[in-house]
Amino acid sequence: MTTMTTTTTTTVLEASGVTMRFGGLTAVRSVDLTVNTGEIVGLIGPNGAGKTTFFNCLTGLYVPTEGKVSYKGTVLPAKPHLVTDAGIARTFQNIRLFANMTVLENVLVGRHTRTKEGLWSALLRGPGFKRAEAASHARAMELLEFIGLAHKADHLSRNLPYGEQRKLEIARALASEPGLLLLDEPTAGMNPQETRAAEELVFAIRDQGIAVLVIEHDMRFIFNLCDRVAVLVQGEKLVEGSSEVVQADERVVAAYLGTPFEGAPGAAEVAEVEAAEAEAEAAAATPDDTAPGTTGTDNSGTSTTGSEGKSL
Ligand SMILES: Nc1ncnc2c1ncn2[C@@H]1O[C@H](COP(=O)(O)OP(=O)(O)OP(=O)(O)O)[C@@H](O)[C@H]1O
Repeated sequence: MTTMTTTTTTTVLEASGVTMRFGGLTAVRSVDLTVNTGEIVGLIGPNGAGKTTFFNCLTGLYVPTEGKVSYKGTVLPAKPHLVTDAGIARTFQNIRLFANMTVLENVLVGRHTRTKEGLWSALLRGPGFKRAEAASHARAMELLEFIGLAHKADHLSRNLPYGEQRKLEIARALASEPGLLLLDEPTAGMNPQETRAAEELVFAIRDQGIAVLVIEHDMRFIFNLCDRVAVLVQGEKLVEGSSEVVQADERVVAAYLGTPFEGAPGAAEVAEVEAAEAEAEAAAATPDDTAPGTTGTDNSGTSTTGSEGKSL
């Protein structure tokens, strides 16, 4: 008998038309992005392109000026704890561990969204609470095994080497049992061996059925890892496609090198400003003979007319 397995792809994350303005600055402009089950998607772009701002819009830290974010078909409220409850977990660019807590305690903190025991149960330490506590402990240890830090469960997190602190952050995020994990520069500050191990870890996370969206500046890491890569430039999505497609796109290289190219995001605005500046310079350099009667002062302090440029 032959068995047939079918894999259904579902959309885990759908961001549509996400725009974020800070006063006059548009940090993210009308960005659409989807992440499907079983996918690792990369988000790259030069410094200041809007990647972290976009992440913050996805996780409820920022309320997007426009656009919406859905997780498994449900529009998310812009509240971080509700986003975590829904099933999205994240790590931050700057490590945010509880330095004076143990490795295990840090992971246990990440489990609080999945612990249903209430305050009284916790205070009275009844059987329900004890059962929940034991289950949380077991799950946290399982996650520490998964990332290879079980043997350091009782170490203070501040005493871990940098690469292990980054891994611990990932374990803490996984403790909320997410369906989507957002990683913001997971290899920042890692040596090449640690980066390689981080790559393996992200593949293993994906193999556990968790979709991953990752921001990273290390291009080798991104292109090895991702099924799809989206490129943000000046807040706009410039290209999206496989690693091969993105690497072959000359506009991506140009954006990283800061070389202007036709149709570049923000290019119209830059061209407008440059044209206005050129016009102003030309106007300043040319004596204005169209405005008779206007007066000015030359370098010698002599009053002049605009039309003739002669002394009165
Ligand atoms: N809270 C804020 N208030 C005002 N401007 C902000 C705020 N957060 C980000 N910005 C601006 O938005 C733009 C995008 O910043 P963002 O940090 O999202 O870029 P990035 O692509 O993550 O950069 P990097 O790769 O350097 O981390 C920048 O011009 C930044 O100065």
